[in-house]
Amino acid sequence: MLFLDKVVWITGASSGIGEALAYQFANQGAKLIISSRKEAELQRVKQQIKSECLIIPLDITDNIAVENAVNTAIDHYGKVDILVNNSGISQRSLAIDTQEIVDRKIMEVNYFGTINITKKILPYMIKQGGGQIAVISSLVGKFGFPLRSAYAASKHALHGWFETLQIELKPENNIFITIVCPGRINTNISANALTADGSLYQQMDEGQAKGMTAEVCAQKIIKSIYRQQREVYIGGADILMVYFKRYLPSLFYWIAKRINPT
Ligand SMILES: NC(=O)c1ccc[n+]([C@@H]2O[C@H](COP(=O)([O-])OP(=O)(O)OC[C@H]3O[C@@H](n4cnc5c(N)ncnc54)[C@H](O)[C@@H]3O)[C@@H](O)[C@H]2O)c1
Repeated sequence: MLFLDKVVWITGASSGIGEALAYQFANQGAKLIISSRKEAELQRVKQQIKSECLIIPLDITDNIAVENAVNTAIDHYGKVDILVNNSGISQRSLAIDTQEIVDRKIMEVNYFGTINITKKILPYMIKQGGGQIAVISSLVGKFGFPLRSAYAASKHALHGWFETLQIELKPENNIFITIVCPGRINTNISANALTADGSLYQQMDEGQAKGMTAEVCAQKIIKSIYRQQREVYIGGADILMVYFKRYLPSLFYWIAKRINPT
């Protein structure tokens, strides 16, 4: 019971990693808030959770909806101990082909939506004397990757923002941030990804299908939050690319140009 009676709010909890996180936090004694745009899917998730679980349907890009959601969460539980910023959309299109509206949409969901909800919950965490914030970035938040230009940019942006926030927060705020960078995880992220014109890609990538299960990924995320790790990489050999980029950039570019991005 690592999170007994902790109030944990997971965005993007209607599928994939967010759904797996909801079950595992509940098993560890947490009281949940689960959000995403898909209320029926959130109901399905809630039915499988035995502990207290509040559904707050939310489009993370809707500023007023985010404000109302934070008020609803605080009215219901009086606090939020842990916010897990998991909502996100991916991309499958070349940078040169991608319409500007698609670049902006991906930034809206992955970056602006995430920082917006975080900024709205922070004053409550400061007032209550502490809290934790996890943000699900990606290994592609550490290096560029083909067909993911806007996605990689949005995840890189999260690192800049959350690292700065962690530095700005005072020790007495007692707020700890964990940035999680998964590699390929077997979820519907590729099917839900946007193509150059904004339509859905609607395909399960081969690489995605061979990825780690959402359940194992969620276990590792939960451990990293419990241990208050600042930045964590989750995956297989793909993690090596982080270190190649840092220490052997020529090798990184050589591999990245030859890698199958789907
Ligand atoms: N699957 C992977 O290989 C992988 C790798 C690295 C990082 N990630 C990240 O993990 C997170 C979860 O992705 P997943 O793999 O579970 O995919 P997924 O498509 O199953 O889940 C994405 C979730 O975000 C929600 N969402 C999308 N747009 C939203 C919006 N505007 N408002 C609110 N919710 C919204 C969806 O409803 C869904 O619940 C994402 O941030 C993704 O970038 C995934």
